[in-house]
Amino acid sequence: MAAPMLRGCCLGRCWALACIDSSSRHGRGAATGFTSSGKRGQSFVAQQPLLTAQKSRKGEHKWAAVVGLEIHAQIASNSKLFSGSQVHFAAPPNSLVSFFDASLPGTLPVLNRRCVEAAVMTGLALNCHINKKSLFDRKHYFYADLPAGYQITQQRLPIAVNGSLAYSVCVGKKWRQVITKTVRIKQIQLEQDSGKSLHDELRSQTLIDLNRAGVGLLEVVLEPDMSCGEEAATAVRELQLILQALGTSQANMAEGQLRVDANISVHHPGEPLGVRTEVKNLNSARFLARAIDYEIQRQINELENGCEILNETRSFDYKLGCTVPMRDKEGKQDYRWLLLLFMPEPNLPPLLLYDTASLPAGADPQQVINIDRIQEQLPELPSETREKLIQQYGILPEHSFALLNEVGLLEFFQNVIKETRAEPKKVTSWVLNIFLGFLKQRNLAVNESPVTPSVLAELLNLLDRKVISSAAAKQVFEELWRSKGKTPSQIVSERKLELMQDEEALERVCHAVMEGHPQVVMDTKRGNPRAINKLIGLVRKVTHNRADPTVIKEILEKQLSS
Ligand SMILES: Nc1ncnc2c1ncn2[C@@H]1O[C@H](COP(=O)(O)OP(=O)(O)OP(=O)(O)O)[C@@H](O)[C@H]1O
Ligand SMILES: [Mg+2]
Ligand SMILES: [Mg+2]
Repeated sequence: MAAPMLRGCCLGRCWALACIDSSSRHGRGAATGFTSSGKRGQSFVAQQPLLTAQKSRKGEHKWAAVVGLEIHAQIASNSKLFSGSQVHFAAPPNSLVSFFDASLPGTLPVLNRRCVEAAVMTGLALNCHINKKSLFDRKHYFYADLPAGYQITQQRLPIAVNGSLAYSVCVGKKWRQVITKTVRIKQIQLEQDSGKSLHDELRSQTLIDLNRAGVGLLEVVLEPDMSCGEEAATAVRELQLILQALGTSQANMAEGQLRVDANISVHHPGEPLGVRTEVKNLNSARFLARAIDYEIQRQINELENGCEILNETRSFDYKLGCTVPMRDKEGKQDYRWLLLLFMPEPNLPPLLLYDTASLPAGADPQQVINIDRIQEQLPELPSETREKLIQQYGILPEHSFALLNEVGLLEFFQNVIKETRAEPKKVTSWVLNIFLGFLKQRNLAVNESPVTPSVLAELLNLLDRKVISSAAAKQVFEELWRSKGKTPSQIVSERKLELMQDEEALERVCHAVMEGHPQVVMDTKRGNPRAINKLIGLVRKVTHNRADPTVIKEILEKQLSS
């Protein structure tokens, strides 16, 4: 059997870290937030401890929720899966369409090597077994944005199977404890994306844009191992980070490069799994979590009211916060015509991959793909990066998550570390609390910040050398934000923020403060622990934050005991 011709293409550059939507981190359990017809709070979902589950009352059934995801990731490639058309987000409609993408008779698919390599790399990173032989199939359905009347996918023998995805959830007091969970990966298949239907409500017409038709997708099918929206959203975020670290997908959910179908069912523990519904096309982690939790509760209420769950596809109405049955082509999941639905793709021979041991002698490296070579090129994965950060800098696990969760933040942090003598923990606290706080307040990305890593490093050096107090450092940081181009040292000298080095002068200030506040001095002498802090605060105020609190304390204690 001959391997299909491979069309070479350069790798897309996409090394940015994911911008993670953390708003569902504190997502509530499936038992809350239900808004449809059923009565609220009558039944209970057997859930992971991280979720707020209501306690079951005597005589009531417990429900277990089951969630399985199908995740579609657009492959980062310059051209489409089977044609040479370019891939660009937001290009003018129908400007990136080849004859093959428009299904003109006589056109044939030519497999894009880059897409195959991306699938193998993703499979290896997700601990999958890579099938050395995989097959392409046609999946038939009729819809205006699918000109061929079928999608080329891998139904019978996909490129990668039996993997796993580990993801971590933060639990406990202040989310300090990190628990790692694993979801099994059933398969990863290569397939084509469809075109887009653009509905023009004004003129009551639907227009078709085929720019997306034929773009390479990786469908990652997860086993039904999860049990709530929070878990699903966290697993998807981890996958997003992995794809971005690999460079196999930009995985930007807002741009539709990562879309999730959530399959949901409920059952009584110990009994067979329930009938699933499928909520299609979720493109935000927050909506994914909300849709799943809503759907779990809807199903429980339906069943408790004596109704049946239909094996149907639904969509999430994010404005109303509920799922509704779909009315279009996806609405019917009635595969009575299963045999007609799929057939082998006659124009694509089996896809054959090799490892170093099985590589035919004298094979043209442009025409074969060596799995071992790809394995060697696997970059560091997010879980490894986090582990390294914890080991290298002694930072807390949740801080390692936070550093990876914002695009460009890890790089920023590492550049600051390179240029400062301040402790890594100090740098972490400044980057995560102060720097990130400023960015969020102003709705800016890391690369839009007027404060560069070198500038922050210089500021932290001033703090480390005790040239300024931490309160003054915060003032300088605010000023840096306003006056781009100024250095921390300039601001410090302009505003006279240097710490007082003249100990005698400081002694005089401490003495004056004590004289002016005899009651506080009395309280301190009687052993009131708060009173000394009050005195320190007063001295700091008088010195406009220019005195080192530790030195003030030493002087005060000396004067109090004399
Ligand atoms: N009882 C169940 N409850 C929840 N999820 C389930 C259940 N049974 C299967 N699943 C999940 O449903 C998904 C099935 O995906 P798969 O791609 O195999 O089939 P499909 O949804 O029928 O096909 P299509 O790709 O056309 O949507 C998997 O993610 C799986 O984990
Ligand atoms: Mg599927
Ligand atoms: Mg499905």
